[in-house]
Amino acid sequence: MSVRTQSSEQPSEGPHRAGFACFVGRPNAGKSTLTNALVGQKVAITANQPQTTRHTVRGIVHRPDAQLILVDTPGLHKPRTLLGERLNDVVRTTWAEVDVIGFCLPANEKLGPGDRFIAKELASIKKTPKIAIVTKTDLVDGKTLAEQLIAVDQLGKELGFEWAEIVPVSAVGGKQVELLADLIVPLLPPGPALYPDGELTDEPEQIMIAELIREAALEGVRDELPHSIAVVVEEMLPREDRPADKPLLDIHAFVYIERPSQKGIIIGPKGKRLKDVGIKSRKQIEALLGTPVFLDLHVKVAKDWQRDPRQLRKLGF
Ligand SMILES: Nc1nc2c(ncn2[C@@H]2O[C@H](COP(=O)(O)OP(=O)(O)OP(=O)(O)O)[C@@H](O)[C@H]2O)c(=O)[nH]1
Repeated sequence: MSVRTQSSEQPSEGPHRAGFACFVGRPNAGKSTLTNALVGQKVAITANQPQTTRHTVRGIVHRPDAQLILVDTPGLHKPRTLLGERLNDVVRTTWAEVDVIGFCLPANEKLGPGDRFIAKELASIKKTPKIAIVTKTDLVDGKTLAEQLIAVDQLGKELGFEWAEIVPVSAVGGKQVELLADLIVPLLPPGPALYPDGELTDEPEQIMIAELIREAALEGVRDELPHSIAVVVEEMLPREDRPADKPLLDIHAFVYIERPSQKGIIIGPKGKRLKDVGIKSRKQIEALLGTPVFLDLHVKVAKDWQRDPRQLRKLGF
């Protein structure tokens, strides 16, 4: 496999292209590993500057001929709660807005109900090209792989659509990863790079998290504090020294109120209310991100923030 580096200046044919792709698939399908392999570096959650996209950027593939922005969606799941339904709506919106969807299916596991559930949803997104990516090919022999490729092709046919491509890859073995990028790029619209070299952001995720906290903080006190609460996520960092199978994400957020007198309402007797707000929003954030979270909430007074343009900008309005 030829190795392309960020600085390699290869002459390119056709227009420069730039666009968005997302990888979907059930848990453990190999989405993160593939993203890391494509981007060529370990992608960590970073607190960064606001960006124009509403989606969570997982990684950016910079090439001389194209910029491929890999965005993330919360996992699609059988909705049991209103939040679950809302999250599924977020997923569908993302699917309809990206330029390419990559559906990851592990080569070493037979197609199951989880895959079918996602594929059915994919079938309803007519316009976006869908690439089937059969992952972890290093774990199976040729016969098993061939059977899986046929099964995947069949799955599309059953649901009434054709895959734009069916690509077997091994992210761990570094097989066909670059080919995958080569196949995605022509499906992106022509245009200049959308992000500076090396840029990563998780801002949209932070906005969603802030919104979940604000909703929980407003519950029951809307009459007393109708528009006085703003929430800012200051930092999101994976806790260091955690075993790989027990990650923990530290989230530090500020709940801003306008006047010191409102502090008591938010915090409640002996801090109980704020604690409940933390527990409630943490559960929702964990559902959103699919990872355990330690949520640290602080209440701060930003005097008359609604009338102060500087404060408003800081608070994301
Ligand atoms: N052998 C092999 N293992 C792989 C490959 N890609 C991923 N894996 C392994 O499969 C497991 C799941 O991979 P992830 O990339 O975390 O899968 P994911 O789809 O992002 O999982 P979720 O975050 O749960 O949705 C990990 O243990 C990976 O090391 C591959 O190409 N070959």
